[in-house]
Amino acid sequence: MTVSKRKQDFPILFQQVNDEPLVYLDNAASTHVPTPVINDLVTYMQTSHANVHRGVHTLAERATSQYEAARETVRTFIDASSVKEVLFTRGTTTGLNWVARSLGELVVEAGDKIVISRMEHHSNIVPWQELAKRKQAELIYIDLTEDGELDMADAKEKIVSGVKIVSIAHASNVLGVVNPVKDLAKLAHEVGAVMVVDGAQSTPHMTVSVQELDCDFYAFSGHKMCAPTGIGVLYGKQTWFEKMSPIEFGGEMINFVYDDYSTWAELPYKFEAGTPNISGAIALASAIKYLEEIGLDTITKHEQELVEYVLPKLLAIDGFELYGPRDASKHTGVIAFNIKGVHPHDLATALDMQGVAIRAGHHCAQPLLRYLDVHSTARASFYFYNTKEDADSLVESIIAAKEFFSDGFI
Ligand SMILES: Cc1ncc(COP(=O)(O)O)c(CNc2co[nH]c2=O)c1O
Repeated sequence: MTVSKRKQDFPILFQQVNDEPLVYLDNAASTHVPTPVINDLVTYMQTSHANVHRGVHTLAERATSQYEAARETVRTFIDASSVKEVLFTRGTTTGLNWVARSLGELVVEAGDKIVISRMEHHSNIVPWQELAKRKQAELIYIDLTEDGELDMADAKEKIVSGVKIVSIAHASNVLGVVNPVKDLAKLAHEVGAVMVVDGAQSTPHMTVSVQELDCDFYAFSGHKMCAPTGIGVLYGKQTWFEKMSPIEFGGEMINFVYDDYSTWAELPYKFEAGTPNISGAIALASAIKYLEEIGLDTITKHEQELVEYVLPKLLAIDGFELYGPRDASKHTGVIAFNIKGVHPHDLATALDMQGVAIRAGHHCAQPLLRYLDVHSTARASFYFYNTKEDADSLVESIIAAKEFFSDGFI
């Protein structure tokens, strides 16, 4: 089945919005869940649901084996060496917070440095701000080039002795750009620092091998890759997870509880306190299988072709301002832009009136927008189920909105 034929698996996309066919271009915020994944979730809930790990009855055994099979599916998807390195979380934000709290306590001392970049999402900024405050450490930002790419020369100058953690997005949810995290991991390890990767915008769009990247931690979210909200993954090298203390405490994560102290369960359960999101994990595994059936490289190619197709048409619009690279080969299908004289919220509202769903605002990247000297932007973000017709609708609706606002609209 061709990539865009996959759209048939998403009934939600075949609806009218404001009497116009929906054109959904907000995939960097959340993607949609295909029918096969919904069916797998329903089947689990209707045939196998029970609490995991401790029950001895048949349903508990069945739920446990499906939950742990989901973990194995995640392991192979990101090419981790062991399921002990795969934690289920609520999403990227939770994973990055766990690393900042637990690894931060372990490796960061007063006067140390933590390095992030100017293009990070708030979830890969604020946990590090809080760690730096707690530990009297310094938070340092790698600058960007004129094209909105990470400035690797600046990275080499800033990732030096005294840096303990480097945490960078594999791809930006605003600029779309893919960062050379393998090279950054090498720089980090050369100075004895730990490499953390925010994989929220990359994992849905490209093949990821955490072993090839040689990163120490990698976090991502299911809702950005055809799974429901509330489920995500934190990958960590086993050597680090063995050293790190749990962040949440209670059931599931203990071995023995005495009056005054407790002992912890083995990995990965040491970090999974309480009843996990069992159905979410099973749905995430189903989404991974769905994406693997299409092929992540096919998805990357399809999105880059869409960007190559639509960017020249957008850049030809008078007053169109692009933030991020023009080179589609460095893209994960995210286009942040403004139309001179039209507030992005007005633009997004006008596009919604034409059935086109885009995002407007700061995209949880206020430091990036300040760095770009812009208050807010519009953002169109593609996924494999978008088509060239969707891209044409984007262009046509922007032109119509521009005319509407420039014809003396009060
Ligand atoms: C690069 C990046 N990092 C972290 C997150 C946080 O993921 P969460 O924990 O699942 O929320 C997001 C979500 N990005 C967006 C969520 O809504 N609009 C967005 O651009 C993201 O794109």
